[in-house]
Amino acid sequence: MEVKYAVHPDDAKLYDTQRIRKEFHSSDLMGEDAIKMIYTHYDRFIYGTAFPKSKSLSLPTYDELKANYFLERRELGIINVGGKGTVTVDGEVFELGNLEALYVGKGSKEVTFASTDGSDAAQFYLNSAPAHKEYPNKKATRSDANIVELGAVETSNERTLYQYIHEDGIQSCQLVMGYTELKKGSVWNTFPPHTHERRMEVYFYFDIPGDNIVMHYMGQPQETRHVAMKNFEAVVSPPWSIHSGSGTSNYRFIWGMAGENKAFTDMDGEPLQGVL
Ligand SMILES: O=C[C@H](O)[C@@H](O)CC(=O)C(=O)O
Ligand SMILES: [Zn+2]
Repeated sequence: MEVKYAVHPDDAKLYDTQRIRKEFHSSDLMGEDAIKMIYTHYDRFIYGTAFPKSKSLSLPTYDELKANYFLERRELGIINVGGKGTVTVDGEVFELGNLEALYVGKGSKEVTFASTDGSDAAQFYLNSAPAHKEYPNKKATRSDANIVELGAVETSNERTLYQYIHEDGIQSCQLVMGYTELKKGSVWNTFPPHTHERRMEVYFYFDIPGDNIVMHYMGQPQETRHVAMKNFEAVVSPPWSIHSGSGTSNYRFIWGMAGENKAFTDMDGEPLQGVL
């Protein structure tokens, strides 16, 4: 696995574009017939993908984990951003359509990813955090998600949050996961921005149409930087950083968090006029 170490905000503000991208950003995440994983030292959160196009893929264990199998001491959240597929957990088959989610609990030994039709292959986005207790494996469709409507068309940030793994939804040790969908004509996510010192977060942008991009903003609220995001790219938000973006079109993104608590409302909102 690629390993991303944690960064002090006083150091981060000295970084140029390439260093910012090295420490916080991932491109080429979705690789055909590959599982790609990035290990971060923010709450030991792992993010990655499984893209089984012409064959099924088994979740391996990694040297970094010193574990007999990937989920020996971890839990896993999965959202399918591609065509129909299956995730098989110790023999139990879960069918996941586009934008459907699965939680896989600690102790699950064999996790296998497959596509139903290779010409419209499944593309699984994965988040994993250390876990100390087993919670049941559980699938969720879009209609199972808790829906939060935020923003307004007048401020170009009208969007819908689909919360899958969260305090009042699918239970987990510390993983919180879901996605946000921008309405047509809306381009700003997570604006006004916030920090949450008690949780780290990773954003994975997808369904960015054509050549459009999203400018993602990170950094302490008075020391912000931009990170240009293309489709299927991810950006890590340290607990001291805002995480917000504005696109040249609407788009979707998956957010995944882990840390001290799972409370969605535990956010320190940053007044717009205070951001530099
Ligand atoms: O802590 C919460 C996360 O940053 C996201 O859920 C916010 C988000 O998707 C949005 O406002 O558009
Ligand atoms: Zn957040």
